[in-house]
Amino acid sequence: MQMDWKNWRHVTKLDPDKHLDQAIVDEVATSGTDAILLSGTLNVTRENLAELREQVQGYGVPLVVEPADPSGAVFDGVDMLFVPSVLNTPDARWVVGKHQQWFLNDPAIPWEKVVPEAYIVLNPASSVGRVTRAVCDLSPAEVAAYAGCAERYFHFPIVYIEYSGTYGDPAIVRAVSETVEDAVLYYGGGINSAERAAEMGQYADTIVIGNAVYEKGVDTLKATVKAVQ
Ligand SMILES: CC(C)=CCC/C(C)=C/CC/C(C)=C/CC/C(C)=C/COP(=O)(O)OP(=O)(O)O
Ligand SMILES: O=P(O)(O)OC[C@@H](O)CO
Ligand SMILES: [Mg+2]
Repeated sequence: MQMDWKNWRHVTKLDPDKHLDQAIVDEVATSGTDAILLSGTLNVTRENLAELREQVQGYGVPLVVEPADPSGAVFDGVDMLFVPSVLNTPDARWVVGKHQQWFLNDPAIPWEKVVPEAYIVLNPASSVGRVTRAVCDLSPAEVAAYAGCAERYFHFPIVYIEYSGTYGDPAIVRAVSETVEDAVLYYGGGINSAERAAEMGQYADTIVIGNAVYEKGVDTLKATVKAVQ
């Protein structure tokens, strides 16, 4: 079942490897965010993913799992799966290798629930940057070329500019927004204020807030929702 995910402006990314009290989860789920992404690079297990899913269920907010590995491709209790392919990595495992293994080993993937994401990872210090050894020192034009290729050649429905853990260069996100037409442009990384949400929300169709929920709290999250809704 694919809901109207293409119209989401604000998505909150919760890490199964980090705990939130139910009272906080309740405020996140009722913050006005358009969807909750259950996602992390390190230490995501079936148990902590199930625990987080239990916490966020029942609010009527769309739930999406974003796996870092085929073992994390768990559909039960969620609406959709957003699956990354990292384009700016020298290691083909993160582009298509893991995906081929997933297809090989899982005979019943509900493809109608799967949305592929063309990830361009631009923070070498993030877990995803380290794990994928992404090539991050790229000019706006070089990043935009990955994005244009993702849309025009590979036909990815989402292009995701990923600065996870640090605030990115608006000039790069603007260059990508001027290149991408039909794919939905996601931006995530270091958004911890209404100002930053508004700035990247000028260029990205959808902004993703993760660390700020844990580091600055739900009032900040709500300010980022108001800035783009
Ligand atoms: C084929 C299937 C089903 C899965 C593989 C999917 C791939 C190739 C994932 C590679 C990119 C990746 C590891 C994504 C995980 C989600 C993500 C980008 C998490 C970002 O959070 P962190 O990088 O952990 O942030 P911190 O550095 O703050 O922990
Ligand atoms: O945690 P932050 O820096 O908000 O980044 C959000 C998301 O892009 C991480 O995958
Ligand atoms: Mg992490």
